[in-house]
Amino acid sequence: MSASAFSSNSFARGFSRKDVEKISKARKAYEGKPFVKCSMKTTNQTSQKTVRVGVLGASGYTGSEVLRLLANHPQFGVAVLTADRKAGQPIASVFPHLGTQNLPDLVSIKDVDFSDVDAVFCCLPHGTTQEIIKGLPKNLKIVDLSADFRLRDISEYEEWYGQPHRAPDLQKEVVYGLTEISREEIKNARLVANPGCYPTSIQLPLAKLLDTRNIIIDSKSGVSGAGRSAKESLLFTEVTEGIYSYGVTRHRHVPETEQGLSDAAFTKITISFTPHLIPMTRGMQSTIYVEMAPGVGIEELYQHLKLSYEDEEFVVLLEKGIVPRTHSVKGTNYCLINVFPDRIPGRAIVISVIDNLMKGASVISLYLKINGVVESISSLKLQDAVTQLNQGYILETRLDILLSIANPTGKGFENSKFHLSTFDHGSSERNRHLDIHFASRRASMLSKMATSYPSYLVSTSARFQPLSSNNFVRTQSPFLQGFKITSCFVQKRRCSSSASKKTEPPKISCAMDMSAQHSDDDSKIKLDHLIDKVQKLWDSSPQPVKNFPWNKALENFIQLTLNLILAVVKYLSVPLLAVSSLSELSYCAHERRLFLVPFPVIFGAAVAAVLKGTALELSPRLKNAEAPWHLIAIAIFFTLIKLPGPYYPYWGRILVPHFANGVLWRTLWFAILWYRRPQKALKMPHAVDDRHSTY
Ligand SMILES: NC(=O)C1=CN([C@@H]2O[C@H](COP(=O)(O)OP(=O)(O)OC[C@H]3O[C@@H](n4cnc5c(N)ncnc54)[C@H](OP(=O)(O)O)[C@@H]3O)[C@@H](O)[C@H]2O)C=CC1
Ligand SMILES: CC(=O)N[C@@H](CCC(=O)OP(=O)(O)O)C(=O)O
Repeated sequence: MSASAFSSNSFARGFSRKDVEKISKARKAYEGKPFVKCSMKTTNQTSQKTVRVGVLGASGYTGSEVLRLLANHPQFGVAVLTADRKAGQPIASVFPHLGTQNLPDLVSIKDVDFSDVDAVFCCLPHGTTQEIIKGLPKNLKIVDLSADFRLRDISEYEEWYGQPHRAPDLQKEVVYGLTEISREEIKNARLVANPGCYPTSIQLPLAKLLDTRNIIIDSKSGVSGAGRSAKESLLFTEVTEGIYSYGVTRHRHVPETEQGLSDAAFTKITISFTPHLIPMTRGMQSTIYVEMAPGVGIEELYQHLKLSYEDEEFVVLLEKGIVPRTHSVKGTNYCLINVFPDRIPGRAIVISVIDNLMKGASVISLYLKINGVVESISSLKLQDAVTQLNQGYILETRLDILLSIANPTGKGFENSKFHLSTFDHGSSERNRHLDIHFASRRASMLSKMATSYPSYLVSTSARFQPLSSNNFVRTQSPFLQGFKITSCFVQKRRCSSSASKKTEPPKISCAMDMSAQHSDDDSKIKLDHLIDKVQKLWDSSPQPVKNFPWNKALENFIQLTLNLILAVVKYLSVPLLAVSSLSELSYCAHERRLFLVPFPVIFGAAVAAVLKGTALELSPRLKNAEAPWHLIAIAIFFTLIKLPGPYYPYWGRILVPHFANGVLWRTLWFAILWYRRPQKALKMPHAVDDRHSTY
């Protein structure tokens, strides 16, 4: 991006000239690093973006998720969308919720000019993709969501998929893209085969538990896993109110999973696997039964997983005993895992859950991570944003965002961790950690960049944020962010943070439709953040709301509340005082001290008169006040003295309540006189000389 283009972009984002100068200065440090110029004119969407993306199969479920994630991405612009039966239609007619994005129309793949495209996501049915990818220009970065390139062994592919491999030459350069396992290879790959959803949910836990054997896997998937095209077995009537196994003994994900596990274990691993279709839209659970190696117990499995994934944002080992649920990951990029001891000695039960359309379609996960930077930004590891696309693009992209956000504040990088461990512009930059504090402008930047597009298949998206000391589920409302809600995640990061020796555990969040807020103190909402939110809410309020006389309304509210309190005091004071006085008298009678009572009562009455007189002398305005505030204050004070009566020592119990009663009865009398005073005198101050008023 040229300096001028950068500046205009920055101004478009709302920075001042000073901000932009600072950002440009900081960018000089990265001059000469890979950067892609973009002069796309296809749509407004792409005109200012550095990486031009094509989504092949954009009218399908995974295609629509990719579009959603790219929606507000600052650097990735959508240049091409394809479909098969729906080619020629605008995207809004296929996915109305994406209609406001100004996306190109759906076209047939054969009509696409790929010279204006840097990278493609192939969200096409398996069996079609090899042929299509073979025909794409060689300079394109390709992320294939289908199963066409996942099996390294071509004969195995042909055996399990029942058709000849149509691009065996390409197969050699493919990297199997399970990010947590093959991050380094993925970085340099041109063609990445993304894992299937079942293999993802199985490999993430098992690839780290290499000594396990006798593996039996029972997996369940939501119906969106089967794609959007019509099939009899996917009709509502077939799927609802029931569950069925399919691919029994021979599901095509078996060889893929065995390949991944064998690679990780450096030995041949076999599995028993049965998938099930259950009546939910999205989500996937794998319940895995394993035999542990001799001498290995459940605690070792747990600790091993904990260590393996403590630095991963999106693979979360839950607190011991907490059962992962698909609800928790719906619409998110998380894989939640836990291990449990089986009743049979030596065996363990491993449970993992993912959203098949998000983590289950891992490329999307990667984009979520990129969006994760944008959305959560308080702390994340850049290495997870280094993905199937050109490493340079993404790194520069992230730096753009960071510099843009960090510099306008002019402040130092104080609190948040930015873990830049795979920064790749020279080895000296490796494993560098930047502490970045994003101050006030962060929120507005983030809300601009976070995707605001809902998923076609999710109406709400929960987000949860593993933080250093506390962890909480977040709701859509920015005003509820920061308030803790009890959840099974609450304890999780605490345990993993205690095991972390390198840095604080990453502070990240993952969700689609949120602007971000971040407090360095997990348990508090920062005041300036709250003020910022309130200001934004006010700014976005409609004019009638702004014109409403809020101050007057507040005054009325306070007045009404005071009137209410006065009414309560007025009507309840006499009966309450009478009842309590009787009770105190009866105590004195019981103690045979009744004869003493008149002395404190008379003394109290005298004190009341003195207090009232003193108050009026100090503030003559009290005479004409709307309520007898001095009398109310005396009454409250002596009620408080009277209340702990039973707890006083013996003589205190006998004398203090009656003294207080004396004050209170006399004060009550003054109050009655005050209310019965001539009203005219209040309205005509000169008519009555009230300097000597006795009220
Ligand atoms: N659904 C899931 O949970 C996951 C799916 N995957 C894999 O991702 C890929 C896409 O899945 P999903 O989005 O669910 O599938 P869908 O059936 O929902 O979408 C398929 C897309 O491909 C297009 N298409 C179909 N046939 C052809 C063809 N012959 N030539 C060109 N385009 C074609 C369709 O266009 P049109 O609508 O016009 O027919 C549609 O856009 C699949 O390979 C799937 O196995 C991977 C992980 C998870
Ligand atoms: C419910 C359902 O039908 N699921 C699909 C798997 C979806 C998936 O992720 O598989 P690929 O990416 O390998 O296509 C199936 O069992 O074939």
